[in-house]
Amino acid sequence: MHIIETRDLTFAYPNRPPALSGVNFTAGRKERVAVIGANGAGKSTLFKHLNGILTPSSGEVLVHGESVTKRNLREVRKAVGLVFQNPDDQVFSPTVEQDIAFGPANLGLDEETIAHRVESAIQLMALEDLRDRPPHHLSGGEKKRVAIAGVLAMEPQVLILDEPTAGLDPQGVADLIRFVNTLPEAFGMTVIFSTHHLDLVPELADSVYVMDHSRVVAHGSVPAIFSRPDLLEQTRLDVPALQRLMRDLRDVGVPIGEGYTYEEVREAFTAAYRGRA
Ligand SMILES: Nc1ncnc2c1ncn2[C@@H]1O[C@H](COP(=O)(O)OP(=O)(O)OP(=O)(O)O)[C@@H](O)[C@H]1O
Repeated sequence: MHIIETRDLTFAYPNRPPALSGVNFTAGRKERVAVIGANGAGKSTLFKHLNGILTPSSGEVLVHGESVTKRNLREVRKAVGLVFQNPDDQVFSPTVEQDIAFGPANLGLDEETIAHRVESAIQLMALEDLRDRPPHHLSGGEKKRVAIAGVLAMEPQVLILDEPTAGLDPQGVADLIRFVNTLPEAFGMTVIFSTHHLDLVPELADSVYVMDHSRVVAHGSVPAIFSRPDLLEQTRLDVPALQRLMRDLRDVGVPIGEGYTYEEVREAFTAAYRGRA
């Protein structure tokens, strides 16, 4: 059984054409799933359905095989945590520490458990120095880390990150990649994220959904999706620079093998160089 699934999910905002049309989406336990697509493709709208913020016009969302309804919304929100694209929509308490405690307190946990979870989240997101600061006075990247910590403190089984690297500096991006990649093994978490930085996808995902104009137009492994530059270009997405370089070199006869993550590409280049020497 998939931990989260949508079946024929269709949704339109009032007086607007559909933002989601017949979307079938699944994610398994501990899976890392990327959702990519140009501006307005429907990624955020899909994410808001996965934890019941939006209700489908038709079709359904299932969590642990159970259809999401008003009745089980509380359980769904506990299982599926969503970090919004804009952290200003998510951070509002007087201090960072109180902000992170808000979610676990809402789950009705006891004081000791809340304090423990807040402490863990502060450490995981390296927020020790910011804990007493008002979140609305933090930089965009700092706010993003607070928003992620607040959702982590709820210990969801599924963590959804809408554009997690937007606004982060290069070190912040590298830290986030390392951190997110520990979540499936360390906490059994499923991670679903969207990004416009396609070079991050191989580093962070097992499978990829491509959305275009409210629809899922492709779904597959990183190699299956990234070996289709026509698909990426048609959907107004950029083929990552490393993939373009490998393709161009192959076109002129350089025998370079497959590779998607930075490490894989480095190995492919090294092997090609050794083969030549
Ligand atoms: N609150 C809203 N009211 C009306 N229309 C909306 C609302 N939010 C989004 N839309 C529309 O729904 C469609 C899908 O938007 P959505 O935010 O899901 O796209 P996205 O893929 O997340 O885009 P981006 O990459 O820009 O974040 C767009 O046409 C958008 O204009």
